[in-house]
Amino acid sequence: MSENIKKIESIFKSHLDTIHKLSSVINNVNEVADIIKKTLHAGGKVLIFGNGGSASDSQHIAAEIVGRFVKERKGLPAIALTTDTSILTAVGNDYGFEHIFSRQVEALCLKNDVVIGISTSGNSKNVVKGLEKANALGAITIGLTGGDGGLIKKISNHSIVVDSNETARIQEAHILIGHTLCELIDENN
Ligand SMILES: O=C(CO)[C@@H](O)[C@H](O)[C@H](O)[C@H](O)COP(=O)(O)O
Ligand SMILES: [Zn+2]
Repeated sequence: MSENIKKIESIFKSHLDTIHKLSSVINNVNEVADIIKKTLHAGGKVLIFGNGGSASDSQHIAAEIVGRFVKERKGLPAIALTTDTSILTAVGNDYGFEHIFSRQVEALCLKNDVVIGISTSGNSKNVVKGLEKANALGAITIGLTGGDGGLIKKISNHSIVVDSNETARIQEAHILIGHTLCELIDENN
């Protein structure tokens, strides 16, 4: 067997192992889905953010809430705080990169909103600060993390921690969790 084939098998196996371990977070996913559904029913919105692949995940999940996942339903309010390059560069340039999400939370978050921070390490400063600002404003905070959950697990009202230390595997589990949340949100709207 070539080295590449072995490598591919090992990556696939590590992905499947990570996905299997998600059985330990089923209750957390259910709880978070309920919180998001209640928030949307009550007229609140979802704010969501992260860096790199987690920025993409934020946009992907927001798109599915505003558009639709599978079921035909009305559009629901969700904003990824990772998309406006004018805001990201102005706030990053004037205040510092660690403030790019917290400033937008300050500007957009109401106390009946849900704020989701995605970070595989659980420790990215800009995500931590965004969630801290949301806590200060009285919103419900949710951390979607990996490893030991990091600081984000400690400061969030609710968290879902993927049991892996590999960034890519954690991200793959995050988007499965994101899709699961979207399917549950679809059902009740
Ligand atoms: O997509 C990947 C790796 O798969 C990268 O872009 C990754 O998201 C970036 O390195 C992030 O800055 C990592 O941040 P975090 O997940 O620790 O918060
Ligand atoms: Zn990636």
